[in-house]
This record gives sequence, structure tokens and C-alpha cells, in this order.
Amino acid sequence: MNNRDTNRVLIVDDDPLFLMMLEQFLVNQGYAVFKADSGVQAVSIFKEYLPDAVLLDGDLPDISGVEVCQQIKQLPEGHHIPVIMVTAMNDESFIDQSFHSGSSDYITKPIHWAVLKNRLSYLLQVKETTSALQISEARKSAILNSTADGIITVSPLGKVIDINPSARQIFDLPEDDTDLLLHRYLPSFQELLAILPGSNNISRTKAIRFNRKNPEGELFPIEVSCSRIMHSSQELYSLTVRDISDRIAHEEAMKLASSVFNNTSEAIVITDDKNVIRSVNPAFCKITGFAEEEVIGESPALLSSGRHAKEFYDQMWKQLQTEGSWQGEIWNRRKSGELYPEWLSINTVRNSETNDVLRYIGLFSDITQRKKYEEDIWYQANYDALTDLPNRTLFSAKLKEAIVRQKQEGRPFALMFIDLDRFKEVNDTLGHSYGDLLLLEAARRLQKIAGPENLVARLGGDEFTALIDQKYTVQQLEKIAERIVSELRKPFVLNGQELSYISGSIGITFCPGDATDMETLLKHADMAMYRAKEAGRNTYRFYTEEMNSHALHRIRLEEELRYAIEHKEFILFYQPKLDLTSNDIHSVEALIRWQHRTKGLIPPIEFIPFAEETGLINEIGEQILDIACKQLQQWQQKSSPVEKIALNISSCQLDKPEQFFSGLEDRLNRYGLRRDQIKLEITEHLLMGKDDNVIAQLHHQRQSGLSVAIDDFGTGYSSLSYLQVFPLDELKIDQSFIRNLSENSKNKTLVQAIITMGHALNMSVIAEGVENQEQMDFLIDNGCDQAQGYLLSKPLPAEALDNWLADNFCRN
Ligand SMILES: Nc1nc2c(ncn2[C@@H]2O[C@H](COP(=O)(O)O[C@H]3[C@@H](O)[C@H](n4cnc5c(=O)[nH]c(N)nc54)O[C@@H]3COP(=O)(O)O)[C@@H](O)[C@H]2O)c(=O)[nH]1
Repeated sequence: MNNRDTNRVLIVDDDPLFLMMLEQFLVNQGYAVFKADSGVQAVSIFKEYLPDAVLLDGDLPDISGVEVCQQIKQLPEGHHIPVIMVTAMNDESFIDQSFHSGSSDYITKPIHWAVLKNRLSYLLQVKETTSALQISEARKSAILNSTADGIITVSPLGKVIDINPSARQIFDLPEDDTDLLLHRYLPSFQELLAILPGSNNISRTKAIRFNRKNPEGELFPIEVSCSRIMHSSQELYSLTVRDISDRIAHEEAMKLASSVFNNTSEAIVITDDKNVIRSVNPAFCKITGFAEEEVIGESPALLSSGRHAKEFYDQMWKQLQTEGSWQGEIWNRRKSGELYPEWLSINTVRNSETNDVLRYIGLFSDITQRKKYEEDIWYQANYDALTDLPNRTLFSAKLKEAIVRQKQEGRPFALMFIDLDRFKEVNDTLGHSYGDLLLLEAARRLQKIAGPENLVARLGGDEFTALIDQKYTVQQLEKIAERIVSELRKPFVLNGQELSYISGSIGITFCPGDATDMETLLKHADMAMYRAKEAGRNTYRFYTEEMNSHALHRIRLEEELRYAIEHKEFILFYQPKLDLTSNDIHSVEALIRWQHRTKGLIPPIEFIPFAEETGLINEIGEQILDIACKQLQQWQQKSSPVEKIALNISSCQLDKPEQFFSGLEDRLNRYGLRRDQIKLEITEHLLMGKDDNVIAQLHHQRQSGLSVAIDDFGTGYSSLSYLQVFPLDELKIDQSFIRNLSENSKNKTLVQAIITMGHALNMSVIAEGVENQEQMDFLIDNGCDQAQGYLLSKPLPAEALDNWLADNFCRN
């Protein structure tokens, strides 16, 4: 129906009388009438008043009725308006032209008023119906075009009758493809029809899920439902197709979230804006011991341990308000009353529009085990596994703290370095298990003396430290050091075996008196401890400035020795050994000198002990061996009487005997020498500390020609039993016995006894340090085999020795 109550009709005719009659008739029929007497006026009135129908004279004075009709029909508002041609012309061509121009009907003049009434009424009804249909179509089309669901109308055989853009998109169909068969892209279409309930009545299937492939070949889910529609007795089907990827993804996300919520080992508690618990997950119940129903509606404060002050919670809430989240370690209480630590993260969920708090989500895990594990790790990293004493790491931290405290509070402290004397011997002779027992017992004794107020630590090996952090006077510290020395000197009974040779050497330094930084304090304590060792062990030393310069000297000496090795600054002097039976010289002792680039000739006593201590003697020994063998080769080549060289060997040169003897072998081969041209002079001390392997090697070497002399005899252990055990050829009486021969009759007896004993053991005996004829005579009278000393010659460079030999022992 028209919105207006009255239909409006435009009548067009150039005959005023007819126009009047027509108006009269139409008004009587209840129409509103507009009149025009020309074609131009008719078009103009139409545009202005948009009538519902037009009665148009075919023969107008200006433009023809057919043209007026065409113009009206071309207007957007005129397209669907019925135009009835009212004309006296009724020839076929005019009728054709009228209908082609868009007129809906025509009536011939003279008018049959009843026909006009009914035709006009009918055409207006048709116009109304068409208009309503068009609106409905437009609406339907708008809906179909705008809906996200795909809607397809198909015949029972699957021919697509209608398809909306969304369906085209879902099935990836081009716009212009109109000849579509549904089963090509929805093969299971017939399944849907089969499950449609009923037959004739309008019915709809439940949505069935299918998978589609997108242009990239990936599957995506669609949901299709089908309804039967009857159209002009024809059965059609309307399919609603929906891409449910998002919905499925959302469902899966929800499922996942729910699964995480229920299965995670982390407790989750959700509270509302008033912090009332709304939801908890199973992990929450497991950790806290509360059932869900016991906590819903409660405040999380029911878990409160009471271990945190109010300020702690105030700060937490403040951060939640300002930053929206908080996390940290917190102690809570289980239902059982047990306190436990947890790592808690709280996040605020707000309404995105109003920003009001909706929920607080708390996630926490019980970190009891983790804390325990961390404590274990910390303990392992900071304590010595054997003695349970703080280790170097913890000791360093405590020392740093003590230094800071000293600076802040002015509180002085003392640092002690304690080293067990002869610990290595226990390890080497009794094994590491005894070494461990010794350390354990030493640690126990040290801790007992230091007491709980001072820190005792084990830095490693047999090195202990004590941080004496109390206010002690020097005298009190001395007392502590004396007690430590005395306790460590007491016998250690390990596995029933008593060790009474262990003792301790202690170095003590003060902060701030000696130094105020960790490195220097440690260095000072270490130096002082070495001084205690040098002083004969089993004692203590306080650090002094002089020790520092001593240490500096050692550092410089080491640097210089390395330089000397690199630049081959070592030379050999040779001291002849006189054969007292034949009065001939056949062998010499090689004695090292350091030809320093600025300091001149340096005697061995100034660097050999240090080279032994630092291990540099091995490299020096290698060079000496080479020089001596080369020299012997030269003497051999010029038929010198010197056939044999004695070399002084330090203990550590035989630490790796295979290496040493293979070096010797190399030199002998290189310089064409025999083993029996080399004599090794070793000390009693060297033999005492060596293991069976070294002794076996010496035996082996001796059997293949090398000879071994025991040097400085009488100054060391002088245990006669080892003279039988060890592979020795020569016994060298220490020069201290020879030096005092004349004044001291005891020495005479001793020298006589040594000569007798040496011979009894099949050893050749040589006396060193022979400086006068009286000494020489005594030795000759008592059957000594060889003599060496300043009386004959001081140690000389090779060339000087050659001259000396030529002067004194010329064979011609
Ligand atoms: N490992 C090595 N040690 C070596 C080497 N060369 C020497 N040394 C050891 O250094 C110590 C000192 O040696 P040195 O200053 O050469 O003194 C020797 C002689 O010069 C000295 N001597 C010899 N006769 C007399 C004498 O009549 N009077 C007197 N006052 N001194 C004399 O005695 C030293 C010989 O010592 P010894 O080895 O006991 O025969 C010294 O201990 C050397 O061992 C080396 O290459 N490697």
C-alpha cells in the first residue's frame, strides 16, 4: 500500500473538456488528480509530484505521448509507475510503440469509464505489489549480501540457484561463475539431504561439520545446515554455510585454558574486585590443603602466614593498583598450619571500557623444594665437602664483609694463613684417605680454637685460614697462634696409626694495620706463613714490611731467571778431582754460574734454591747437561785427561725420572759419549723423598754404566741403612768435616769412619773442600780415594782448567 491515503493520478491531454471530464471521474473515484495539457508540462508535473499513475494522451501538441512515456520511464521514480495510454489511435503500430515506450496498458477514446476504473485500479494494485516485492527483494538481497554466513539455494540435484557473496568466498568461487553444481565443492551435500527430517514441510537439519581447503591448501572447518523450501510446488534447498575456524579456535583456546587451569601444577586463585575468592584450581587445593568449597567466598588472607608485616601487603596492593601486577616470594600457611614459601604472581583484569577491576588472578607455586635445592647448591658452592668448613668462595665473601665493616665501624681484624707441615708426605706415603682424615682432624682442632665467633675456612689442599674478627690485642693473637701451633703439633691418630711429625705454620696479618684490601691481606698472610715455614715450620710469623721486599725480590728473581734460561746465560765452571792413588786428574765436577748481563757472575747459592723451589731447575738442568756433555766431547776430541764429569742433580729433576734419563741419553748420543763418563751427584735428602720408581731407575742406569755419588755426606739424615739400599758408587765427605779437620779431633775420627764405611760398602770415597796440605795428608794417610778443593784448584772455566791441567799435569 501507498503511504498516502489517496492514490494520485496525473492526467495529460490537450483537450480541456476531456481533461475536465476525466478529472471529474477520477476525483469521484477517490483519486487525487494532477493535470497537464502538454507533454513537457506532464514530465515537469511528474517530477514535482511523483504521482502513482499516469493517464496519457497519445497525441499531444508538443511531444508525442510515446515520448512522454519514455521520459517518465527513464526517471528513477517513474520506472515502476503505471502509464496508461488514452488515445483515439488504435492502429497496431501505435499500440506497439506505446508498449515499447513502457506504458502498462492503453484505453481508447471514447472512454469506457468502467474499463478505465478497473484497469486503473488493477494497475495501481500491481504497482503496489511489485513495489512491495521489490522492497522485500532488496531487503533479502541486502541481508544475503551482508551476512557472514554463506547462503545457497539449490535444486535437489545440486544445481545452485542462488548463492550469496559469503558462500562464494567460503567455497572460493569467482563472482561470474553462475553455472554451479554444489556437489563439486561440497561432495557430502547428499548426506545433508538424506538426514533432512520430514518430507514436505519446511524442516531444517542440524548443522553438520565439514572440512574445506583454502586456496593455500590448508583445511578449515565449515558448518552446513540445510532446510527444505517449497517454491511453486518445486522442492528446493537452502543451505547455510558457516566458516567456523574462529569459533573452533576460540573453543579450543577455551578448552586449553580449562585444561591448563585444571591440570597445571601451579595453583590458580581468581578473586573478584573485592578480593573474594571466586575460583580455584585443583593445584591450589593440593598445595594449600583447602577444598574448593572451603575457600570460595573467602579472602585469600585465610592463607596468611603472619610472617609478613602489614607494609608488605600494603606495598603489594599499591603496586597492583598502579602497575596491574605484582610478583614475589611470599610465605603462606597450609590448612594443616604448616608454613611454606611460594612464588606468587598476581595480575589485575580490568574492564576494557570502564577500566574497573573485574578480577585478580593469582598464580603461585610451592617453592619449598626449590628453596631447599637452592640452599643445597649454595652450601655446596660455599662449603668444603670434606671438612664442612667454609671454602674459598665463602671465605672471600666474609673477608670482603669484614673489610667493609672495618671501614664503616673502624673494627680491626686479623687474618691467619695456616698450612700443615709435611702434609704432602702423608698423602704420598699413606695415601689420600689418610690425608683426608688428617685434614678433617686438623679442621676440627682449628675450629675448636677459633670458636664460633671467628671464621675458619679451608682454601684447598692443606691451606686453612682464620678470620679473627674480634677485638684482640697482639698478645692475645699470639696466644691463639701458639695454641694452634701447639694443637697441630700434637700427634694425629688416623685409623689407629699415630703421626707425630705433623705441625702447622701460620702467617698473620692485620687489617687495617698491614693492608685494607683483600688481595693484599691475602698476600701478606701468605708471605708471613712462608716465613714461618722458612723459620723451620711449626711456628707463626706476623707480617712485616721486610717480608714484602723479600717477596718483591723473589718476583724479580723469577723474572730474571726466566730471562736467563731464554737467553742461555748459564755457564759451567769445572773443579778437578784428584785421584789420590795415581795422583792424576781424570774427572771434574761441573759447577754452575750465572753470567748475568749486568750483575756479572752470580754463584749458584743465590739462585739454585729458588730455581728448585719454582721448578725452573728442570730447564736450567737441561741446559747444563748439554753444556757439560758438549765440553766433555771437546776434551775427548783434544785428548784431555778429563774423561768424566760429575753433575749436581736437584731433587725435583728426578721427579720425572724417565724424562730426565731420556734427556741424558739424547745428549750422550748427540756428543758421542759413554754412560760411564757421567757421574750424578745427588744428596741424601734427594734419596729420602723419592719413590721406588726413582730408585729402580737409578739402579737401572747404574747397571748400564752411569755412576752415582752421594754428595754432602754427613750433613743430612746420615742413615747408614740407605747406603746399602741405594745404588751408589761414590761417597763425598762434606767439606764441613774437612774444614775442621785440624782443630777438631772428633771430625778426624768421623772422616776416618766414613772412609772405612765407604770402602766396606764398595764405594769410592772423595773429600771436598780440601784447602791445605795438612788436610790432604790426613786424607792420603787414611786411604781416601780422591780429593777436591781449593788446594788443588778453585772451579775454573773450561779453558782455564785446560791451562791449569797443562801447567800441573802435563803428561810429557
Ligand atoms: N743442582 C745443581 N746444583 C749446583 C750446580 N752447580 C752447583 N750447584 C750447587 O750449588 C752449591 C754451591 O756451589 P758452588 O758455589 O759452586 O760451590 C762449590 C765449590 O765451589 C765449593 N768448593 C769446592 N772446593 C772448595 C774449597 O776448598 N773450599 C770452599 N770453601 N769451597 C769449595 O763447594 C761447592 C761444591 O759443592 P758440592 O756440590 O757439594 O760438591 C753446591 O751445593 C752445589 O751442589 C748445578 O749445576 N746444579
